[in-house]
Amino acid sequence: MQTSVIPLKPISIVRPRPHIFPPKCPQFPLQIKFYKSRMTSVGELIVNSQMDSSLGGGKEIRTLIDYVGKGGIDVGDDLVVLIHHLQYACKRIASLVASPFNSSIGKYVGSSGGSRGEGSERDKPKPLDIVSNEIIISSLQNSGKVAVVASEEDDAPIWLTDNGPFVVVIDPLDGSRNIDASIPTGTIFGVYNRLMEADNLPEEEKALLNSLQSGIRLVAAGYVLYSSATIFCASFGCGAHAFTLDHSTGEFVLTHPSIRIPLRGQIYSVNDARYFDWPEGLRRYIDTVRQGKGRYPKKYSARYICSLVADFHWTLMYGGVAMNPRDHLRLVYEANPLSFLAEQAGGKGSDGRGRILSIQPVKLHQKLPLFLGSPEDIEELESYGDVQQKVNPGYEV
Ligand SMILES: O=P(O)(O)OC[C@H]1O[C@](O)(COP(=O)(O)O)[C@@H](O)[C@@H]1O
Repeated sequence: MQTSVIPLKPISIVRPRPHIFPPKCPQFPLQIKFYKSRMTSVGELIVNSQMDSSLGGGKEIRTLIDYVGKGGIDVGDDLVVLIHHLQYACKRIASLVASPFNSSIGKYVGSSGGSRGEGSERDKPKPLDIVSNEIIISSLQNSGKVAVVASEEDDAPIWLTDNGPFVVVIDPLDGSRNIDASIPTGTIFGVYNRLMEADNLPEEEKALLNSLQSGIRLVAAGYVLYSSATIFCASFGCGAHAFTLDHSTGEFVLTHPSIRIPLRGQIYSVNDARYFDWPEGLRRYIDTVRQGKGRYPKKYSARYICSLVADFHWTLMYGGVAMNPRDHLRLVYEANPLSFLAEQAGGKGSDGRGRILSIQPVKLHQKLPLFLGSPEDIEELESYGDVQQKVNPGYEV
């Protein structure tokens, strides 16, 4: 992969901005109407929407679009349009990854296409990565709301339209090398405001500058998990909420309002075949918690799917730590969006030393160690000091 590095001038345009957006956050549960279901007989699922009597009157939030719209947190028409197009693209990807014909896509795309050409065979994009990237970029372009999109699959950010108010960073299909085994995969995204102060710079320069905003400036971020259910989990600065695709209506319906990650979990998620490449601190941490000798006196269990969105989703639901201690995952379109979401759910995103969202990116495809999870687990892990894996030989599988 070529790296896109444009020397960044010391500029005043990257002003700190409050990361809570929009400023008014309704408390959940407030006026949520979410689906409750009952199975009446094998194969027959009746879905009723029932108003929780404690919620009082008011508008009903049932779907992702209800939530972001005027009856929900009202993120503004421009962002609603963007999200509408993004969710459409993700539904298309969901049906692609589940399609019996997805293995034939390689014939049309070419098995070595795409532009992250550097690195080992395992790092090369798969046909579905390329198709997913095209689906997302064309949807974002059609929205008319995106000035620039920076994707894992492209060497440099793509300038779409001058007056698009937003910048999108995206990993279109993470975990795609698991596809042939039908293991869960996911899309990760982050949305920033366009830096209007950079409008007069040359296109290539302003595209990169807009894409290299630090995570504290995110206005929205999330992931879409393609698994037994397709789940759109997102935050617009008002907590983290998950919406599950209802195939009967084609809508993402609110199923997990106001997700709170447990303060502490009992699970770690890591590729521990790398144990002998780990630094001393990380080995001690893992050895300690799996023997039940850490601050939480219970023996931890391990879970590792090797698909970032799935490993993170699991951790968000049950607590603990999901980690990749080597320089492998990308700051801009993987670590930042997931850290934003972790924080919005009461968790933490760390590089092993400090907060991910405070890091100023300097390269589009910048890699770093990533630790996401319950606040008490991340604090305990960081206390071991030496947890970043510096030995990174590259691995074949
Ligand atoms: O080989 P490792 O270090 O376990 O890395 C696994 C991670 O790599 C990923 O497959 C992402 O890699 P790519 O961004 O190169 O596709 C994640 O989904 C997963 O968490």
